[in-house]
Amino acid sequence: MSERLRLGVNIDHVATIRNARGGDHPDPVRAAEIVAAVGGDGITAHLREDRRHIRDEDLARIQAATDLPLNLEMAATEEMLAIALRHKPHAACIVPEKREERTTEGGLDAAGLHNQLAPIVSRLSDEGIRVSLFIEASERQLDAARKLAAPVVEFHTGEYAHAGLDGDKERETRELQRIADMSRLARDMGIEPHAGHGLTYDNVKPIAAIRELAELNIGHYLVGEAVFVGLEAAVRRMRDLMDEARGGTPS
Ligand SMILES: CC(=O)[C@@H](O)[C@H](O)COP(=O)(O)O
Ligand SMILES: NCC(=O)COP(=O)(O)O
Repeated sequence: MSERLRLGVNIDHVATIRNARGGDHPDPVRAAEIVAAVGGDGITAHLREDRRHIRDEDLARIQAATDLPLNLEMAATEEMLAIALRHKPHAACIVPEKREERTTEGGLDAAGLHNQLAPIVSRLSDEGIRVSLFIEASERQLDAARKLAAPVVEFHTGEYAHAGLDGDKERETRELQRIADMSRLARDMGIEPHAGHGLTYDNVKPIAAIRELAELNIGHYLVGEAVFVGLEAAVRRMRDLMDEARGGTPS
């Protein structure tokens, strides 16, 4: 696997800060422009059903402001499907959503929700939108993604990240191994594996070293770091760490 590991930057939490005061500042569109200028490979934006960060009108503004591919994270609902079909992002990543959760706490149950997901995946695919499923790294979920003919899966790295924060080395190693094994299996199935959630400067390298992974989507930590060093520097540092993990491939 020799392809360059792409970095998609999730700009949701720029909008979280904006929305805290109800105005226009800081604008996630400006963040998208900075990501483009600094060599990011894509913009990820999650239009949550409760609109806690990204708003409907942000999507068109982001698409107009940069040529970077937009990865729209969305719940599997008719409302979100209609929005995706209207905006036609490069990719749509279907995520599980619970109204009261603090963040996306786990992967999508693609196996259990097959009948609900199948028409959504096919309508998005018919419009040329690359469908991704945000799943746990398990054989059952990968098999479900294959049955749904999803070309991409994104493995939820939250458990791996939490294990590291808890100082539980054994669990962290086990989670990492699971993501590595399932990335290989995904490639064997002809599915492109991505990963993301809870990734930081401290935990990104072992994930980035998994050569089957094609893309990482990282948001909350980068926006947090941007408060201290600026978004440009934060994205550059994450890019450098990813390149180092791949043996110093130039960015
Ligand atoms: C699906 C995912 O992991 C991200 O979109 C994340 O959900 C964004 O942040 P919040 O979970 O805080 O909305
Ligand atoms: N799909 C995961 C994602 O987009 C970013 O998650 P986080 O880095 O904000 O935790």
